[in-house]
Amino acid sequence: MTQPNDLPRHEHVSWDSARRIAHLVGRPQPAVSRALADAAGCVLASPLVSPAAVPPVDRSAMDGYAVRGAGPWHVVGHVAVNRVASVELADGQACSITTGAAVPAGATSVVRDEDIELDGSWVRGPAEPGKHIRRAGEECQAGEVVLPVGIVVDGPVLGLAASLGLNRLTVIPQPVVAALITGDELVHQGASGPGRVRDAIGPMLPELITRAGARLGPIRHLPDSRVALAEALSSAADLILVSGSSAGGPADHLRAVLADLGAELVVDGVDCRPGHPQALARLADGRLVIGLPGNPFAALSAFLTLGMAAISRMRGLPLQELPIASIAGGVACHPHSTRLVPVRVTGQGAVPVGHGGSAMLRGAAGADALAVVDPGPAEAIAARLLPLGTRPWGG
Ligand SMILES: Nc1nc2c(c(=O)[nH]1)N[C@H]1C(S)=C(S)[C@@H](COP(=O)(O)OP(=O)(O)OC[C@H]3O[C@@H](n4cnc5c(N)ncnc54)[C@H](O)[C@@H]3O)O[C@H]1N2
Ligand code: MOO
Repeated sequence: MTQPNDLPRHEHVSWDSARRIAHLVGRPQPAVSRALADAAGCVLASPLVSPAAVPPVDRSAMDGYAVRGAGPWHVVGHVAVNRVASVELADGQACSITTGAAVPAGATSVVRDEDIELDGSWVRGPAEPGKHIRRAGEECQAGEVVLPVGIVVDGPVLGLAASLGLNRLTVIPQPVVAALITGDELVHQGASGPGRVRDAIGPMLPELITRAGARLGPIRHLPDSRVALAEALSSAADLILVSGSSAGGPADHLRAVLADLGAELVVDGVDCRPGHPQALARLADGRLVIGLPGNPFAALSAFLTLGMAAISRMRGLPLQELPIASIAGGVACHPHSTRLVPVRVTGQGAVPVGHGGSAMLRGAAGADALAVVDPGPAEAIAARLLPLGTRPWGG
């Protein structure tokens, strides 16, 4: 088998090393300029700098009256949010005004409608200098950095960018992640039976890939064929996940194909349960390949280990730090492997939910997180948590 050329090959590394190596090997995409509508999920590659003061003028924070001085005030006009006041207020004058409208020159405060007493064209009410006026530049000044590099562009970031007057952002684009699901035994409709196994990994991966912040490439189903796998690895994707070909059985061609292609096998097995046959390789053109074990929970564990770490780096993000929680009742350690154990996160700590065998997804599907149980001689009473799914913890 071809050995890696410029990278050391890591055989059966620890779970933590595997994540760190995958994060190191991922290459952030080159920064690009994107229209706001196409930038969600990307990561800021330049700080977000406001080109102008926001708000650009003093604005009313309430529907009411812009007034000058102490009341009563004579109402001399109206200013709506889509209009510019033509009057300048003199002492004792007011203008009715809507929320967000530019306050007329000379105004010293705004009095809310509900605090106003109306008397023909006169109004009176409690005026406090500066009250209910959003000052020009109170959110930011022209040229001010409002967000640093490395922020994920989400809804609020896009809204903020628009409110600063920006049309485009400089971002690291999302990597494209594709998947090849291998296995002659796999079927895609109906139940498993003798000689047939319902594909659980193909349906699982798209949501995991998009939640990891990558763009979903094609998910293809392949027979257990060395030629088909070699051909399919030419897919246009930054990272290709290959399931069901990671062990050393007669139908497991991934390592042989990677060797044929002159790929660098960077991680060759990880000391974790489940998911120990997972692998990470770099193709000659820099694209990454991750071998996900065929057992579905093992595939999920591998995606959350090597896959998440590589995708984070490709997006320009740091390796996620994992929170620590106590484990209700403790959980048995494996003597030399990290265990990944499905848990619900409750007020009493993380509670193992069972059904965490490598071929079953029942535990993970009902869990909030996987407890990362470090190897040891006895029981762990605390563990780091790898978040799973979108359910809020403690819900
Ligand atoms: N002699 C050894 N045999 C195995 C070892 C080992 O170390 N020595 N490791 C076992 C472990 S652990 C795992 S995990 C699997 C990994 O095998 P592969 O990645 O090569 O996958 P397969 O052998 O094709 O499949 C394993 C198992 O998973 C089922 N499978 C595969 N793909 C899917 C899918 N898309 N959806 C649902 N189920 C799937 C497949 O039918 C097999 O039952 O190797 C062990 N063996
Ligand atoms: O480690 Mo396998 O990956 O347990 O099922």
